[in-house]
Amino acid sequence: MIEVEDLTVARGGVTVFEGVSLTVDEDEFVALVGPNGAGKTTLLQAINGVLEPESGTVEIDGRRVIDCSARERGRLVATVPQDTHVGFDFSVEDIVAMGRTPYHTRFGRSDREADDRAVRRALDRTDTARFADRPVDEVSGGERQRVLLARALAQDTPALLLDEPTASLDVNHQVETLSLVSDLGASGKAALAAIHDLDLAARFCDRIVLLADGRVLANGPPAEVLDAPALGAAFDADAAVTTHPTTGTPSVTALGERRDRDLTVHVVGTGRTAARVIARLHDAGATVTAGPLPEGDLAAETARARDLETVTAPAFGSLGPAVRDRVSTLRDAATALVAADPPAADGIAAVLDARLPVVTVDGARPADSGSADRTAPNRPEQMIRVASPADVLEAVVTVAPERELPADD
Ligand SMILES: Nc1ncnc2c1ncn2[C@@H]1O[C@H](COP(=O)(O)OP(=O)(O)OP(=O)(O)O)[C@@H](O)[C@H]1O
Repeated sequence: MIEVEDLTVARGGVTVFEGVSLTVDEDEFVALVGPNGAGKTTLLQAINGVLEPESGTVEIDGRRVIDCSARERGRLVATVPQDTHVGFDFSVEDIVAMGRTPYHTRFGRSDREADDRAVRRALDRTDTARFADRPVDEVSGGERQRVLLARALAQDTPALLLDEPTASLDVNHQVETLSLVSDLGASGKAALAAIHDLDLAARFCDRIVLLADGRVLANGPPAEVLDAPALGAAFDADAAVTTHPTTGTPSVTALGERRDRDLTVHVVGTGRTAARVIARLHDAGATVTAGPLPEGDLAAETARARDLETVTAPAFGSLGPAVRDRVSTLRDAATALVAADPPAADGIAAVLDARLPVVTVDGARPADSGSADRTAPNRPEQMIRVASPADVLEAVVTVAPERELPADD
């Protein structure tokens, strides 16, 4: 178990982080995420005893790391560094065998068989046995990264630290490496990895610790930590968090910095078209509200991922008065409506009677909704139909160029 308590570390006289506390249990794989320069590498180096903290403590299995000899530390914690440059011309197998050094006495190897077993097993588990005899400086960067993981596994420690363990790996080996570390976690190691890829962190780690602004901003299960506002605060950029359709774990898309526009748009609709409309308008800087959206629909998920104000309702059935009221409130604050493949006449009528400028996208035709007389916008030029969500922003700006609410009659 790794226990970090109230840790403050400085580099070059500048405090990198302050008062950081976290634990990694012996059966856990925890991801350390955060923007460049947040101090992830620094924290890992303070945990493995390379850096001495200004204050606070690090214990592994109840032992204060800073008080341990190098050999004792080598039996407690193994590290896979970010920089995979090895610097000497040993074979892959020799490098992996170096992981056994903490178990050797000054008189040599005490248990040759245990060493050989550990090295062989580490080579096999990391898929590096195939090139065990090759000089380490003649294997690729990704292969070398796995060799260093093998060396760390051969070290056979209760704690494993990894600094960007998948940075040079192809997609297949990224997944294999993180599955392996996750299995190691499950089999009794405390594993902590600095990971930039948030999707991979969410998929393989039990918990995510978000380090930013010199402190721990969030610490919890991936679905809790990876929410759009927290990521926005940590990374200084807008992010959309959705559920990955294949893995079912949170998936993060960075949207870059948004330029806010003086444009408030209410979207009603379903499916892919409405989802793309919502994403397009929000990502272009408009304030977007939406609803009624069918629960579980892609459009609802897209809006939720962007932390937008929405009203959802069961996919089938008519809208209750509470839903209608909430939709009306959102709609009344908007300068334009966008109807994108609306679900039913009932749904679209609830919003279109606002007499706001309307943009319809794709198959959405309010005139076909059966209540055209009641829903027709007050001026024909305030209604535009476009074929693709890609054109929705331009259309909205055309029908509602100014931020002014049309008069209610
Ligand atoms: N050897 C050093 N001497 C002085 N300052 C350093 C040193 N190494 C790193 N720093 C500074 O410490 C801070 C934290 O760096 P660190 O490498 O720990 O961040 P990180 O979160 O791992 O970043 P990245 O995601 O870019 O790898 C940065 O401001 C960095 O410039």
